[in-house]
Amino acid sequence: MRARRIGLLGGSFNPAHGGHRRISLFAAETLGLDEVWWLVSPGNPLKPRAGMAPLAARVKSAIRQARRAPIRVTAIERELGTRYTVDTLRALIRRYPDREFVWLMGADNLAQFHQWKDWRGIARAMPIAVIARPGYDGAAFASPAMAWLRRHRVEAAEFRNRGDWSAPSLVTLRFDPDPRSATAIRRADPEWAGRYSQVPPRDQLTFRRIVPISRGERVQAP
Ligand SMILES: Nc1ncnc2c1ncn2[C@@H]1O[C@H](COP(=O)(O)OP(=O)(O)OP(=O)(O)O)[C@@H](O)[C@H]1O
Ligand SMILES: O=C(O)c1ccc[n+]([C@@H]2O[C@H](COP(=O)([O-])O)[C@@H](O)[C@H]2O)c1
Repeated sequence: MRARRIGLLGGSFNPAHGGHRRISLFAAETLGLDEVWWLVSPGNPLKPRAGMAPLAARVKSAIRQARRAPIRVTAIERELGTRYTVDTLRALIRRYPDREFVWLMGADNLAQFHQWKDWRGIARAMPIAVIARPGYDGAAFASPAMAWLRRHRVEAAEFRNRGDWSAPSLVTLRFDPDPRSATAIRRADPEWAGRYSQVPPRDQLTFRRIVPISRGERVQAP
């Protein structure tokens, strides 16, 4: 039987928005994923702490955006004590040896991927799929990381049909661009995080059960 295939979308989710949901569903369909896990980051090492809402509010916004979709929301980096993606991915591979993972990110992140800790180590740990994002595709394709990654490019259809996923592999996913961003939401609604201090009980329950999700798959998606 084929291993379950999981897409990992790490992010600040400050807050989560419909763009996250759409790119996740698109990647799941195009790459034949069983699930997408959203890794809500305790703190992106390259982003300032100022303006970053508390982790609980960001997780709750993610749970809301992920509802009724094959998306699991987790704050597993808090549990693992990892801050850098390379460390998180190695820990996940150790913890879930029976899964196959692909790292998902928008083109804005590929443009600055060469600034991440041991980015080649990330690319060797698992395949990467990059989703087009309005305004960033030019910079992503001209980026230092792309200069190294392009020799490992694989068409999405070929990648999907491969029996085993090997790394490094890079899949670039084009679809009609989604202009939504957390920056735009924060600008329009600076108080968004305050509303999540009064979330309905069901969401609070789900939030408390996030650690079990990451520990042992005992919890259904919200
Ligand atoms: N509209 C989008 N199109 C493609 N990728 C996206 C889009 N929105 C977010 N992403 C990707 O989702 C991941 C998490 O994004 P993040 O939580 O930082 O949201 P964001 O909208 O980029 O936030 P901000 O505007 O605060 O930088 C990143 O890999 C990012 O590139
Ligand atoms: O490991 C790094 O050096 C690194 C540097 C920048 C960003 N990241 C990760 O990239 C993901 C996307 O972050 P963000 O803030 O753009 O949503 C998130 O999981 C971050 O932890 C990781």
